Amino acid sequence: MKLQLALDLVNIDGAKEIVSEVAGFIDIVEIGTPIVINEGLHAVKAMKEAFPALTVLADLKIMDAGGYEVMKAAEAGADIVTVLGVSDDSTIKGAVEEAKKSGREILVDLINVKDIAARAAEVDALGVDYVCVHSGYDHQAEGKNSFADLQAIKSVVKQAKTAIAGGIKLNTLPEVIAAGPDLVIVGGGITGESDQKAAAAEMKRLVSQA
Ligand SMILES: O=C(CO)[C@H](O)[C@H](O)COP(=O)(O)O
Repeated sequence: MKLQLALDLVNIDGAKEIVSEVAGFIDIVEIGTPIVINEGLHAVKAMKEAFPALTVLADLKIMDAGGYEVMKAAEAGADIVTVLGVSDDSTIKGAVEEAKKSGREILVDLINVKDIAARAAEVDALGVDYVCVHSGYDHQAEGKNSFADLQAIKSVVKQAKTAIAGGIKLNTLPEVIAAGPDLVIVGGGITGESDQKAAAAEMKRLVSQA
């Protein structure tokens, strides 16, 4: 089981500062959607240049023009790019095709998908690398999480790795781990802690045992 740090509410320098503290405890660093909106794909490039050994995920949440947008993210140095599960199959196919050309990976984010199990099975069959259940900030504000969704997709996803994101904290991590995802994505559960290094280290310890 791997740990991904999601960086959302910082600029490029802030992102690099956090990663320099916790790089030893994470497998993947995510340049979150808000950073890409504020700073563009330069943020992905800057992170990859600063930490070439780390796997960098660009959370573009692609909804259209999958091939083109994955190509631009790959040019910036992204190893993994996100595409929305609510997008058309042709968008996901285009993204997968483009990613394969340069050895990159596609994570499909099922945020706001209504029939989670059905869509998970469909995108799995399209050859994506990760299928991710996700309660975004707006759902988290309503007290929702994706723990049940993770269990729902685990039985239908056959070839891709499974992932979960959205409001995961140290106290909820054991419940997440018990559901057996391949990848746990944590943002505020690390960045919002006063001792980010200690939080990342403890999370890494727990996911590594699974
Ligand atoms: O993609 C996101 C929001 O759309 C976040 O990166 C994801 O939810 C992880 O962050 P957190 O653990 O703070 O919820």
